[in-house]
Amino acid sequence: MGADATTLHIAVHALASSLQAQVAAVFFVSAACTVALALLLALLRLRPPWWCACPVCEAYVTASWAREFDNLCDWYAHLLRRAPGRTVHVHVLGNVLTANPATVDHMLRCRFDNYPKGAPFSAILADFLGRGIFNVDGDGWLFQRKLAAAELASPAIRAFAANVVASELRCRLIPLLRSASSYGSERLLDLQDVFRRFAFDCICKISFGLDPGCLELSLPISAFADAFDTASMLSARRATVPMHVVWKLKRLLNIGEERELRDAIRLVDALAAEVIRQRRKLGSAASGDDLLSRFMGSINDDKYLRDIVVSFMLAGRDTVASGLTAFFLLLSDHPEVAAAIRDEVFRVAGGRDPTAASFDFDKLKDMHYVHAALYESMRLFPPVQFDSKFAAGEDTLPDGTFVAKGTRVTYHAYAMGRMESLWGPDCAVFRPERWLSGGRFVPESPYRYPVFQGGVRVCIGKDLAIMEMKAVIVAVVLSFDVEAVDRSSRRPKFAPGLTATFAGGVPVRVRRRAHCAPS
Ligand code: HEM
Repeated sequence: MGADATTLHIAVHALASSLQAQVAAVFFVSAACTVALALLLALLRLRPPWWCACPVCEAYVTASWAREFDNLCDWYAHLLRRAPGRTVHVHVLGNVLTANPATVDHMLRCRFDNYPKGAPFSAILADFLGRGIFNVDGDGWLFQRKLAAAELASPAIRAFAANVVASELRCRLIPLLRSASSYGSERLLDLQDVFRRFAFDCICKISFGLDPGCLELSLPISAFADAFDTASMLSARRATVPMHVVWKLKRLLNIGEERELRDAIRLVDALAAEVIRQRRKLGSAASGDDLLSRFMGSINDDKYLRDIVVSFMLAGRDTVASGLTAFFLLLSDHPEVAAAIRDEVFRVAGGRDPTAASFDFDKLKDMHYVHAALYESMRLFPPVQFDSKFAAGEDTLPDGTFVAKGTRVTYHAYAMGRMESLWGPDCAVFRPERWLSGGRFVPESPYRYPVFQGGVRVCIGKDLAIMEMKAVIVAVVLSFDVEAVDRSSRRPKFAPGLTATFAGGVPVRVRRRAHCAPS
């Protein structure tokens, strides 16, 4: 090693050591301050302002709820069922949870202006989502909402999305299931993983016009999908850290998960920037019906374009995968529902083969039973289990609960789907017929069933999501029997994240049906 290189090596080493020393010092000082504060408060027999000894807060802080319940959402559902106004205040979290339709209507529609997403939520997702629709309030949100709602309602985008889903089904999902079934009963598939890959391919093509090919038979996972997963998982994990200053400090020092998050976001950014650059270079020759091409007509700022499209990918990927996974998990225990689906599909298809490439996606609209079965499964397993807003000013909820400025208010779709007071004594039973009247699907109020939210910020991808999920259900149920093999998946455990994910996946055995005919 030459003299210059040695000097450089020593300098780099010294710099690294000094950085490590600084990191250690910051942690030491913050730990010492916390201990000193706790001791001081104990000496003065004072409680910190966030402390609360009520039974709910105590059970939360000591995690004693976990002795009786598999998931936090199950415990919340239990508490909300028993609460007189169907509203519970978890003081230590500064969070008011509700399962009361009148309160949901109040926050999402009547007093929408008082319940924005708020700064605490935006801060958590800002690095990943930037100024995308999902993460902003006010004029920035309204501009994107108008633009996106118009695009998603346009016949061109709808037809494009239907083609994307049809081709992903025909060329990838069905061949993959066929291949899994041909190995006999030994070969298990993680259905959740398969649907995550399927939904990622679809939403990438719809949003960017880009095919990541996650569902190819060899099952490679693209670097982009991997980075996207890491970025959304680590962003969601920020919300689970009790003191936000912890992740903020880690981000400042670029260490641990925050460093991983930064690297993942860099990769997503690089790919998005490259796609946008290529598209700009090719000009009108490259414009298609994907969302990016459509938005490019109205927006010149490339970073803003990236934020908008990435928000769409986040909104439309895991939600669809989660909805489909839960659907087939329930169907595995309900062969009578699968049989009723087959009957309806053949009736609506009028004798034509519904699995054929030429199958008309418009026919999906006439499949009321399939629609009802999908809504019923999302009642029990909503892909977005809960959603929070932050009160801009003080307020009183319809059930009389006082809400101080800055309080987090959360509607709990998972708990609401399991309330006897809302769905009757058989609320725990998977029964698609509850959504039908005279054979037709009858929708519920979105404030009683806020699976797609409701009010001013209701999901704008709802129709697209339903088309995609119904198309998968029809194609898979006609050609295969899907059996969930793990008995414990009947009492699933959820992994923490922005959307409901089954911890450990959902292993299934797939059998090809002898012929695609009604049962
Ligand atoms: C089963 C599938 C889906 C479910 C259950 C679902 C549910 C939701 C929920 C609960 C929200 C409100 C989130 C919040 O404000 O924090 C939302 C918003 C949104 N969803 Fe969906 N979604 C689904 C699929 C999709 C798809 C496929 C797309 C896009 C193609 C999409 C695009 C959006 C967008 C852009 C928003 C933000 C709307 C706004 O803030 O004005 N969603 N969705």
